[in-house]
Amino acid sequence: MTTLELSGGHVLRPDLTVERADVLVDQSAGEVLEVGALAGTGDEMLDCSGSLVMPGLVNAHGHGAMTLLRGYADDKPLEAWLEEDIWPAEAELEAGDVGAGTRLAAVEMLRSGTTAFVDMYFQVDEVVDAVTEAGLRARVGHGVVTVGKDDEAARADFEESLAVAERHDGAADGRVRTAVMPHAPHTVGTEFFEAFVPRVHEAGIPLHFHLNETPAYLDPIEAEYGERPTVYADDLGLLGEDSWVAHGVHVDDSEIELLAETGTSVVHCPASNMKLASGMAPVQELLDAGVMVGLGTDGAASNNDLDLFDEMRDAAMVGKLAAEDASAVAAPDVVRMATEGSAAAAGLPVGRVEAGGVADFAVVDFEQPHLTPTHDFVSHLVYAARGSDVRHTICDGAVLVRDGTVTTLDEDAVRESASEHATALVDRAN
Ligand SMILES: N[C@@H](CCSC[C@H]1O[C@@H](n2cnc3c(=O)[nH]cnc32)[C@H](O)[C@@H]1O)C(=O)O
Ligand SMILES: [Zn+2]
Repeated sequence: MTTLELSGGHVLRPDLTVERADVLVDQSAGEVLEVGALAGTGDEMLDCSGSLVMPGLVNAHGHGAMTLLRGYADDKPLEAWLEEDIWPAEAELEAGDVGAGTRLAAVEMLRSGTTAFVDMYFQVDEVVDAVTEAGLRARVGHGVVTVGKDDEAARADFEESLAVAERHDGAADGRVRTAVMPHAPHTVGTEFFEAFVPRVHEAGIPLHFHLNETPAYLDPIEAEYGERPTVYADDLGLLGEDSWVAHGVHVDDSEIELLAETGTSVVHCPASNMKLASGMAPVQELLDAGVMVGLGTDGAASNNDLDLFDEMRDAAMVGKLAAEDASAVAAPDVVRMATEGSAAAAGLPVGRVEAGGVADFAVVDFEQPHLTPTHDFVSHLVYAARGSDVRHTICDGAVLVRDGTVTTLDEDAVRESASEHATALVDRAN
């Protein structure tokens, strides 16, 4: 057994209190052995003085390789943005592009303290390779869209999602888990849900999809079935403890109730919702109803970064606006969303720094002008800290960022390759 000691820092405990403590990790098991006063007992030492050791952040909804389309099409609502810009560009995506874009996403997430993420995209073999190389943890899936496809192509897309989920679950020493990811209730035909969802359940695979992101998600389902999309999704077997949805912006009281009853988690993506003017999710109402709420960036083309510190601040701000109440979506609730909430939504065993827990951490440097004085660590994490304050990132007991530098991937090479792939992709699309 090789041990790693995170020494000299403060630690954010699961009850969100902060204490002066060291953390001892069994690197081979990727597990925390002890949190307390250790004084140099680790085989390897990582200096955390002046810093806070917190659970690694969990990005519970996104499309990693969309980093290639960052800044490609801005200032448009979701439907026009997808149909006029994003989908035509994605039609030209090749496997190598997805690998390059996901590596860039990995570097960006690691540098800003994210240790686990959820990815809904294409060419998932490439995504898995990038995750494996980066040392990250992820729940990945192939996104299914059947609108605009003939029956054969639609079925093939759903088959691919199932095959990918079965093929990759448990990869990278168990750091990679999978899900089947139909894009949304209105972009996948009813007959395909009916044919495939029972098979997904039989195989014991979780489900993840976009729900009620904009009013355009509601209209076609209300027109055809006379019910809200959440009810329609429940009829199709899409809700439950093993399901989590992204957005949940336009959900009425009965839908919130149904999400709570079925144990379906909601991943809030405030930056994407603001940028595309999709609306304000009723986050405080979801929390009050007992819905598990996580946090996600969505893709880098609708955010436009993958920094969960930004996302935490946005969640607090927009949550207050939505509730018209400054006490709504308070800092501790937001920190929980970005850690345990996201982890529970995505079914990953992370989100707490404790003995016996998984060794995934972000170490945040508090010796910064904008983090001075420190009346309250949790307040700073939400309202004042930035991803660039992350000093070290540790996943599964391995130090993936040390003093701001990624140890597993060559950052310059990753940036260069992503730029080349992005330029060639956009050339092909235009
Ligand atoms: N196999 C599918 C791929 C779906 S991947 C998931 C999709 O979600 C898209 N996407 C990204 N951000 C959002 C969002 O905010 N709402 C809805 N879709 C999004 C993304 O561009 C990608 O096309 C196909 O044949 O089209
Ligand atoms: Zn999305």
